[in-house]
Amino acid sequence: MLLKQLREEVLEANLELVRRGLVLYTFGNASGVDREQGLVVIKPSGVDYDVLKPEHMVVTDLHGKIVEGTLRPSSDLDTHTLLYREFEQIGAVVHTHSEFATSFAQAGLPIPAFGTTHADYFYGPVPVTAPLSDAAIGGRYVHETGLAIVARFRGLDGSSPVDPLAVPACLVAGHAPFVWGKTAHDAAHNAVVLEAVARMAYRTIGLKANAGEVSQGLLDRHYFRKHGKDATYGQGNPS
Ligand SMILES: O=C(CO)[C@@H](O)[C@H](O)COP(=O)(O)O
Repeated sequence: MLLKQLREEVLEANLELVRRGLVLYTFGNASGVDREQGLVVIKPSGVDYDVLKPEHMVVTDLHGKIVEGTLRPSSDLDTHTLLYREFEQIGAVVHTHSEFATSFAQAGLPIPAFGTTHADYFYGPVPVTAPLSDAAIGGRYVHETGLAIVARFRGLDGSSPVDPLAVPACLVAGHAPFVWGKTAHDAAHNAVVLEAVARMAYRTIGLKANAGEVSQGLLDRHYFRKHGKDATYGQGNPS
């Protein structure tokens, strides 16, 4: 069986989404990539999480061609593989329909960086794609989720570009969040935090419609204390 450890990590990420209440029934998926072999491991489509085992994971190449597995892969496979091809430093992708992040996506609104909880993980607002039918890339109008995410991060849809390593999540307008990380564990962790900051942002806006975003100084302090080569959080470099 190919990629035994990655299968286990991807299964564990899928199960973590359920444990944390981010996935109802089979709504959602997680995958991981082995960059050396150019292979992706992804959840099969529509299989009850109670019965999922590592051997049920589907292995594909970076263009979605099945290399190993008897079950049909997640219906979001094309989005995962496009993100791996376009964002070369990421190692895993997670998709959920978690309630608060999806509410922002359905409203077509980004999640503002209202406070330090957000700044600990996302270096700026979590962007939302253009409505899918309007997402432009390379001068063409496209309807596909992955292209809309890439268009948003590259600024091809008319918005400011975003660094996918500094903001490891995107809300797909009218759909739901896609989140990524260096490993399957990191991607699931980021999805859990995304849902928490979306819930806080929703309540912040409820308390104060014109709430201001965190200052650039606080954003820098909190983001860089946890990320990058000079991170000091936890048992990292001495501060
Ligand atoms: O976004 C969607 C459907 O809107 C998907 O996330 C499905 O809800 C899960 O699909 P599979 O991964 O089981 O194919």
